[in-house]
Amino acid sequence: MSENPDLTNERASGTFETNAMAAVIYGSEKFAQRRREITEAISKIPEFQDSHPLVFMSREEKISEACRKLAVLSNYWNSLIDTSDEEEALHLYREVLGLEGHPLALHETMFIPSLIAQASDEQQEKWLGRAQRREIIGCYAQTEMGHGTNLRALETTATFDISTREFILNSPTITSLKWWPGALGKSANWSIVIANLIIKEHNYGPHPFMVQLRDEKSHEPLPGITVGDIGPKMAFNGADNGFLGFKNYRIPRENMLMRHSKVTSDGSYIKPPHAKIGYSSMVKVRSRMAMDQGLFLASALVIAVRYSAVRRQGYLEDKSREVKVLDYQTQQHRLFPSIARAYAFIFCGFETIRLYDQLLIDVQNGNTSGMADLHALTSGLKSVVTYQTGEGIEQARMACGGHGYSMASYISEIYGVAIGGCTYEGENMVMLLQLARYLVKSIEMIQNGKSRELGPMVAYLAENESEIDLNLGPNEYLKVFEYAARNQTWRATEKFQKLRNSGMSNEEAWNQASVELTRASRLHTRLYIMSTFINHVGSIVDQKVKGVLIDLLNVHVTYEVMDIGIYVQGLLSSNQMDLIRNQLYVSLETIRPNAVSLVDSFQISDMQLRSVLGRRDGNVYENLFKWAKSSPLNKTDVLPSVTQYLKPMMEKSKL
Ligand SMILES: CCCCCCC/C=C/C(=O)SCCNC(=O)CCNC(=O)[C@H](O)C(C)(C)COP(=O)(O)OP(=O)(O)OC[C@H]1O[C@@H](n2cnc3c(N)ncnc32)[C@H](O)[C@@H]1OP(=O)(O)O
Ligand SMILES: Cc1cc2nc3c(=O)[nH]c(=O)nc-3n(C[C@H](O)[C@H](O)[C@H](O)COP(=O)(O)OP(=O)(O)OC[C@H]3O[C@@H](n4cnc5c(N)ncnc54)[C@H](O)[C@@H]3O)c2cc1C
Repeated sequence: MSENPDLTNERASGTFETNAMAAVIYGSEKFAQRRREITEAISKIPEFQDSHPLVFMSREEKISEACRKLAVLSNYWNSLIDTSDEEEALHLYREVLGLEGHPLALHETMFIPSLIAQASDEQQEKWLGRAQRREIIGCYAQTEMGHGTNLRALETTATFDISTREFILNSPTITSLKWWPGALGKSANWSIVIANLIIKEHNYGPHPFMVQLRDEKSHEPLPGITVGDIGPKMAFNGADNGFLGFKNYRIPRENMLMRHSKVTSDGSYIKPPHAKIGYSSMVKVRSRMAMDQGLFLASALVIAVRYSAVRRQGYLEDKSREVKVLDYQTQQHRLFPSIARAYAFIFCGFETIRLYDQLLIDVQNGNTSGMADLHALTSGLKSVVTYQTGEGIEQARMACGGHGYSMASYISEIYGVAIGGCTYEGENMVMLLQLARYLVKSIEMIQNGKSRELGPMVAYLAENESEIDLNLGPNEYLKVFEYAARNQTWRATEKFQKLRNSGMSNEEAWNQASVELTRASRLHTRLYIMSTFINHVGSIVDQKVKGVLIDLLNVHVTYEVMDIGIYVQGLLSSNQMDLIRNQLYVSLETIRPNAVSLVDSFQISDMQLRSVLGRRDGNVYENLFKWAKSSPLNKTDVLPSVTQYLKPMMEKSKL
């Protein structure tokens, strides 16, 4: 079937090459090209197609379907991708497995990275190759039923038995059961388990251990291990998140991951070079989250923007034909700032992935000085990005009207998976407060005359307010944001200090200032996102692409400043606010002809999108009907439940 002419016209009105834009989005022409090649190669392998739409499947069917595809995938790894390239591998996973989870999700994102960051060279020799060849399937078991946030209260113990040189793992209470780890329930046969290290009755706190859970031949749980699936979730039901308990389960001393902390055979403990080095697997995932969430948001926007260009409803001036809903200003205001955010998140994502890779090298060389900075940055970023992604996806759903609520849009599944990110890898409020600790410390440095020692990301906290030029451009908007973040960070810190100085305990003063502190963290993070966006656009060479991204940047900066209006009342007059508001409306109009091309540039295939509304060819209505007809409920005209219950009920009513 040919392309819907409404989409053809939209694509013709684009002022740039989508391949050139994809090269900017994905960091290089080479990677953008590789993505296309991988997608093309996959489309020619019929076994990678869903056997029927995932949305009509039960959980068991979804998990089985994911396993079937993983088995097929194992025949193609080396021919489809450069297996040493993490981004290629993740693209392959997204294309083939989609976003509902699968048994290798944690293997790639946490199990292997934990081995790389935490295992000694000898341990890597023993396990890393096996993991990378997928001879074993691993997961990351940290969270317990009773504690996820407060790691110091985890209850699982690993007690060193000097006589046998083994650790004995135990789950002493119900609340100490590991609860939530992805792929633990039914798939993984090994796990990195975080347990309190106990030597001679001294608790050294949480440490990582390599633990075999299931027999490698029979896949049965090993004696001393209780393991299973935690049941259905809001989304992500292709994954078997699990529970795990230990009863006097023994592992060799060599199974404690010992790149940094060590226990010698006589039971001596050797401290790591940094107290939080064991938390690196979480920092790794957090450093990927701006990218991953940017892609979730992008997926929802591809669907909503394409659909809005083929959906016609109501009239503007021309009464002879209904208008595309994308032409309504409200629809543009709903969608375009999110397009800008998706671009901004992906740009930030590449930056934080690079920072993590650098930190990993530094730490392996004994330099842990960058850990606090990256922890603070990624804590704030994961929180802001997941929240705004959730908001943006929900707006995209509403922008699709009634059909957005149907699973045919697939937006609800994207939403359900994406907002899991507000919780996993540290609940958002908690992580905002981690960043706040760093911001408060920065203010204290300024108060103590140490402004010069501030890192580049917080140097603005020591600057004085400047007047804002009425001729507002991106760099002036950045100053507006700096003003807001600086002001809020000072106010929140001063509130905390005042409470503490009044005699309150440190903890209570912190608690009573915490809402203000989280506000400071959000503003600081949004400032970082904006500044990364501005710098990125500044570095683009292709002038057509750059021109459009400047337009998109204008949408971003004006929308963001309007959104934080309450924090800049002391800086901007109401005239200036009106000016910015009007600039935003002009920017929406400017970006309108490029809207479809901007979302096309994410180059997310129909196979990955799984959305009837978001089809690249725009042939929505005929496929919506086809999709509904394929619903299992439509296999028969009269359901057994009608025969069994409704008919007798109606018959009875007739008497
Ligand atoms: C596409 C779908 C894929 C789905 C995949 C989903 C996978 C999900 C996996 C998971 O969720 S795994 C489990 C993740 N769990 C968490 O993230 C737990 C969150 N909690 C924590 O990270 C910590 O407990 C805490 C909140 C950071 C607090 O830790 P702790 O009590 O030990 O420390 P504090 O006293 O609060 O702080 C002390 C000090 O340490 C600094 N710090 C904390 N973490 C780090 C770190 N990672 N790196 C460097 N420094 C760190 C912290 O800033 C404090 O510094 P000072 O202020 O004292 O200088
Ligand atoms: C989809 C998904 C996948 C997951 N995968 C894994 C996995 O593979 N491995 C794994 O180990 N775990 C996993 N988890 C668990 C996840 O990491 C935890 O649920 C998460 O860290 C939050 O911890 P919690 O559940 O204890 O929340 P809680 O800490 O109980 O949060 C409840 C509320 O208390 C508030 N709160 C808690 N502490 C504070 C504080 N100090 N200050 C202010 N407010 C506070 C929170 O803000 C929140 O509002 C997964 C979770 C999900 C949803």
